[in-house]
Amino acid sequence: MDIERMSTEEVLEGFMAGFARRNPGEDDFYQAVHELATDVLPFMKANSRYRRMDLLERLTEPDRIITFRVNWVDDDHNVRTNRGYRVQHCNCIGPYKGGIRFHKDVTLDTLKFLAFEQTFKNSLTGLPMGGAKGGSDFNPKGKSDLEVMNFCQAFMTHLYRYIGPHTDIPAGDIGVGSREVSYLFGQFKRLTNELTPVLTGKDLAVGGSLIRPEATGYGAVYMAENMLDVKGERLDGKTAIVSGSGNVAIYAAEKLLQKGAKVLTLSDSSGYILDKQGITPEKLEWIKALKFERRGRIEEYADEFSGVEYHADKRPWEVSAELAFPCATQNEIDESDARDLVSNGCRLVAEGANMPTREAGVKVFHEAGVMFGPAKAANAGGVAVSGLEMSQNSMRLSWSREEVDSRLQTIMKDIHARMLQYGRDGDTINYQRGANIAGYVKVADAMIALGVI
Ligand SMILES: NC(=O)C1=CN([C@@H]2O[C@H](COP(=O)(O)OP(=O)(O)OC[C@H]3O[C@@H](n4cnc5c(N)ncnc54)[C@H](O)[C@@H]3O)[C@@H](O)[C@H]2O)C=CC1
Ligand SMILES: O=C(O)CCC(=O)C(=O)O
Repeated sequence: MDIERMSTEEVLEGFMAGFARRNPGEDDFYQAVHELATDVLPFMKANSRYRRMDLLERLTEPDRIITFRVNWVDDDHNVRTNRGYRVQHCNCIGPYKGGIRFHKDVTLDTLKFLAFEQTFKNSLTGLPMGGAKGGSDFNPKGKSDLEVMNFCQAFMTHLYRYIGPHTDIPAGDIGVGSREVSYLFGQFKRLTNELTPVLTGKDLAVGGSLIRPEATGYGAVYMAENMLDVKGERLDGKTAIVSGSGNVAIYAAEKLLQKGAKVLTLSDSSGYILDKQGITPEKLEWIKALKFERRGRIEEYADEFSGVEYHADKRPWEVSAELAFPCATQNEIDESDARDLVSNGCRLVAEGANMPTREAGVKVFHEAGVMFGPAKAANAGGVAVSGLEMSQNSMRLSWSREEVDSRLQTIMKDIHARMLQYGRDGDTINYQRGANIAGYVKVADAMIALGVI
C-alpha cells in the first residue's frame, strides 16, 4: 500500500478490495473495518509513524479463531448440536477481553466484527484490555433454566482450554447475562478446580461487581451527557427513544429517568412499545421482572399499562424525540431510519448496541449536524466496569456502588476527551473519527513497541 503517493480514496479502495478477497461474504466485518479505515487512513497518511509495520493489515486479521462443536441434551432428552466460537483479536495492550453472545443468527462474521470493534473500544477505556468476542448460534429463547445450564456447561467444556485470568477473560453480551456467565464460571471451576476470576459480569455471590449490569446503559447516558455539555445543554426535560429491552436498553432507560429525561419507547425483535406519557421508574421495575425473570416479550407492556401503543414488526425510529439510544443489535438504523430520526427532530444519537447504525445512516447524522456518539465509545462503560471487576477480583476487594459508579463516570468523561482530541475540527466535532483514531493510536503504539510478533 503506497499510502504516501496514492490518494486516500485509492488506498482505501485497494485495501478494502484485498480485505474482501480474504473475508468473502463477511459483510458485518467488512462494514466495521471500512468505517475504521475511512478515518484512520488519512491519519496514517499524515503521520509517518503509523504507516509502518503493516499495522492496519495486521489489525484486520484476528490473532486466533477457535471454533468447536457443542453437544448438549435438552429437556426431552434429545441430543442437540451447536457451534461455538472464540475470536481472539488482539492482545497488545492487555489480555483478550470481550463478551459471549448466544443468538440464533451468530456466525463467524458477527464475532469477527465484534472482536475487531472490541479491540478499539477497550483501548479507548484507558484500561489494559485487548479485544475478543465469542459465542454460539444457540438460541436461548424459550429454553428452560436447566437447558441453559446444560448448554453453558457444554460450551465451557471446550472453551476453558483457551481462556485464563491473564490470557482471555470473557463476559456477557446478547443472550448472556449474569445467569449464563455464572453457569460458565461454575463449569470452569469444576474443570480446573480453581475459583479463578476468568469471567466478568458474574453474579455478585461469586465475585461479580456492583454496577456491572447497569454499566453499559448508564455509560451510554453519561456519554450523551458529556456530549450535550459541550453545547451547554442537559438531559433534563428532553425526550428519548430507546430500542431493545435487554440489559443495555433497560439501564439506559433507568439512567435517563434519573437524569430527568422522558423515555417513550423500548423494543424487541418483534416490535416496539410507545408510551406517550413516558415510562416511569415503577413501570421500568415491571419491565425488569418481565425481561430478567419471566423472560417475556415487550408487547406485554402494552397489555399491562393503559394508553400504550404496540407497533408489531417495526422499529422505534419513526417516533419524534430529541435523543435516540439504539440498544438492541447491529444495523438496526439504516439510511432511511436515520432520515426519519433527523426529520423528527432527533439531535443526539448515543449507540448502546454494537454498530447499530449502517454507514449510510451515520453519514445522514453527520450531514444534519446530529451529535453522534459511536458504539465503541458510547457503550464502552460495560467493558470498563468489567475491567474494574477484574481489578477488584485481583485485590480480593469489593467496591461500593458509589465507588464503581464514580470510576465509570470518570472513564466515560476521559473517553469523551480522547474523542475530542482527534475528532474536533473547528466548531464541528466528528466523534466517530475521534473514537477511531484515538482507539487506533494506543493499539498501534503498543504494536510498534512490541515489534513484529
Ligand atoms: N451487555 C453488555 O454489557 C454490552 C452489550 N453491548 C451491546 O448492546 C446490545 C444489546 O446487548 P444486551 O442488552 O446485553 O443483550 P440482551 O440479550 O440483554 O438484549 C438484547 C435486546 O436486543 C433485542 N434484539 C436482539 N436481536 C434483535 C433484532 N434482530 N432486532 C431487534 N431487536 C433485537 C432483544 O429482543 C433484546 O431486547 C448488543 O449490540 C450488544 O453487543 C455493548 C456493550 C456491552
Ligand atoms: O464486559 C466485557 O468484557 C465485554 C462487553 C462487551 O461484550 C462489549 O463491550 O461489547
